[in-house]
Amino acid sequence: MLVLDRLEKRFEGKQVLRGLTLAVRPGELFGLCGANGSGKTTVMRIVLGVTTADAGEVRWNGAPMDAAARRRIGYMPEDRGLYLKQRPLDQLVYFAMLSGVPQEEAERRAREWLEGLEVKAAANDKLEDLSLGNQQKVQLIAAVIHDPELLILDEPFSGLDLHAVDAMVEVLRAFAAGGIPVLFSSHQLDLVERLCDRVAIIRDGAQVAVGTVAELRESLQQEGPSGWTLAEVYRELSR
Ligand SMILES: Nc1ncnc2c1ncn2[C@@H]1O[C@H](COP(=O)(O)OP(=O)(O)OP(=O)(O)O)[C@@H](O)[C@H]1O
Repeated sequence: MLVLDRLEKRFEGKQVLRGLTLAVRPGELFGLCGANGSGKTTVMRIVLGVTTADAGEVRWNGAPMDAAARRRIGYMPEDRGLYLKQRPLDQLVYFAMLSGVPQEEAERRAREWLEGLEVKAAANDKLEDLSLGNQQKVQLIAAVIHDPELLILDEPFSGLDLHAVDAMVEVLRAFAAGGIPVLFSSHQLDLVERLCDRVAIIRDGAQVAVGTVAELRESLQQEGPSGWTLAEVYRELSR
């Protein structure tokens, strides 16, 4: 289980996280929702160890998150991070090997993933020659090729068509079904509602609400919200 315990973060005098606390359980698809600048990426970067919290703690399976545990995380950053000028296969093999997968196995996995996700690319295509959807699939493969124990994805669905969204959803569901906690952020609340077991809504770096979509609806304690979509609940809760 991933636990974020009372995280605080300040950038240049500006308080970005204010005691943010949440837990992502094994096998759970957990959606992080919040307006631009509410702190979602900062939370992920703290879990990854890219930036440090001023206070609070990240725990993984009961112990403080350390470098060894971080190597077992699969991360898809918002700015993606693969090289546009290189061939997808080469990059995937490279990333897998960085995480300790032997070369032959890395090549086998990379080919299998590319085929499985139907990434259409000619042998010498660079990443930039692929459609946006196919590029994003390659980014996803880079995050999962080392068989992570925890998956963290920053806006994995942005810019994707329905077909690519479905492919992405299928992969995330398969990891969750295997007991992996999956934490992702998204502004696409219809997708979050369709996909997530639980959702956290954050505003100004603090948690406003957490639970299943049904629980969030109930928390409004108003007449008639039973048919509300997550988008409607979100609007109400983040006022
Ligand atoms: N390295 C940094 N230096 C200074 N300020 C930063 C830094 N990283 C983030 N911030 C600020 O922290 C706040 C939260 O940013 P963050 O990227 O975590 O939000 P977000 O919820 O992921 O937003 P978005 O939905 O736009 O991706 C913003 O005001 C941002 O400008």
